[in-house]
Amino acid sequence: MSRVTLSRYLIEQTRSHNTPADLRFLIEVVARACKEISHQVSKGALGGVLGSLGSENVQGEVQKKLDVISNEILLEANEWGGHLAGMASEEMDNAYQIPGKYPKGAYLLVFDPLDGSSNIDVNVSVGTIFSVLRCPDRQGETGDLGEEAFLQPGTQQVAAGYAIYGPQTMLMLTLGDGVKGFTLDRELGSFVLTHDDIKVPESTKEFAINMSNQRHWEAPVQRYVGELLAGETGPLGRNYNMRWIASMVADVHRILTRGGVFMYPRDAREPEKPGKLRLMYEANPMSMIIEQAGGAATNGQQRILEIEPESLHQRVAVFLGSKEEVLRITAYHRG
Ligand SMILES: O=P(O)(O)OC[C@H]1O[C@](O)(COP(=O)(O)O)[C@@H](O)[C@@H]1O
Ligand SMILES: [Mg+2]
Ligand SMILES: [Mg+2]
Repeated sequence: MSRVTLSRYLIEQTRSHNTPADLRFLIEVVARACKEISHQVSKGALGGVLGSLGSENVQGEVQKKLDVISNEILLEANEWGGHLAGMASEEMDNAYQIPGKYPKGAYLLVFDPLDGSSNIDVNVSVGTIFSVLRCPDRQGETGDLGEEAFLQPGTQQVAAGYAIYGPQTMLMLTLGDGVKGFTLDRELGSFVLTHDDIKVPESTKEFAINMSNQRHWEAPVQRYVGELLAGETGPLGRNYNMRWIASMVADVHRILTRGGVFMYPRDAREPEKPGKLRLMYEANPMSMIIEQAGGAATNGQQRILEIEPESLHQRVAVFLGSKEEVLRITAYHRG
């Protein structure tokens, strides 16, 4: 059987689904950067890449060396491709405009360069999450590309994906027509299509939540998780299993592979923050992937993809995965 590489798949998409050539090149460049990040991550203590820097990002989180290295790899790889007008990242306070006359390229790239970075030093899976938006058409203007250009709801994403750096490095991708999974063949140096047409099972017996926050949750989440824990003695009438990797990439990857429900609710620790995860570069791309695989993603009240963003680093509550469970917890929120 001949192998379908990511490049071959993208060429096919250009031919048969009219995927624009510049979007194809953009995905290729992101994939190349992910290969480089995978290489850096795999060096671990041998490469001197573990541990923290003395710095914090815009959200006050301590930056790991690999957070910054991964951010630079993505910036450098994408800066000169000509397909992008700008980039925004978890690790940068402000949007980054590609130097030159605006608008340079047709797209905007938003990313979490290294997700789950608290897990790097303990050798647990981490990943890169990315989202591609169209740059609003402002032909002729030469002004700065501001944050507003990025503030588009997730329904406007033209592509989304993540790379997971685990026992295997994989790239999961959607161009809005289902989800494909590619595994990095290190001998070939290419991502090879290994998971065609990924589907999230509609029902599940597995949930993922950071239980240590239980006392801070709101009533609908208390009720729902209480019912899961009650198992066959409770109203749901069956036993559930729990997993929490604390890398969104790894938790979502498990759900794409065998189903499940992932939750990071808002809670009372910091009432002004509507959750921990970031809308633009965590929740939106993951929600597009999950929906494209037949699952659902809400903030408890509405589809995550329909939220109108107000700022680049905005946070959001996240419930995503197998449809039946996401709809149940959303119904509990709506009362
Ligand atoms: O520390 P907690 O509460 O378990 O949170 C884990 C969550 O935080 C994150 O690590 C945040 O991502 P970053 O590492 O990119 O900041 C998610 O990947 C994960 O789901
Ligand atoms: Mg993250
Ligand atoms: Mg991160």
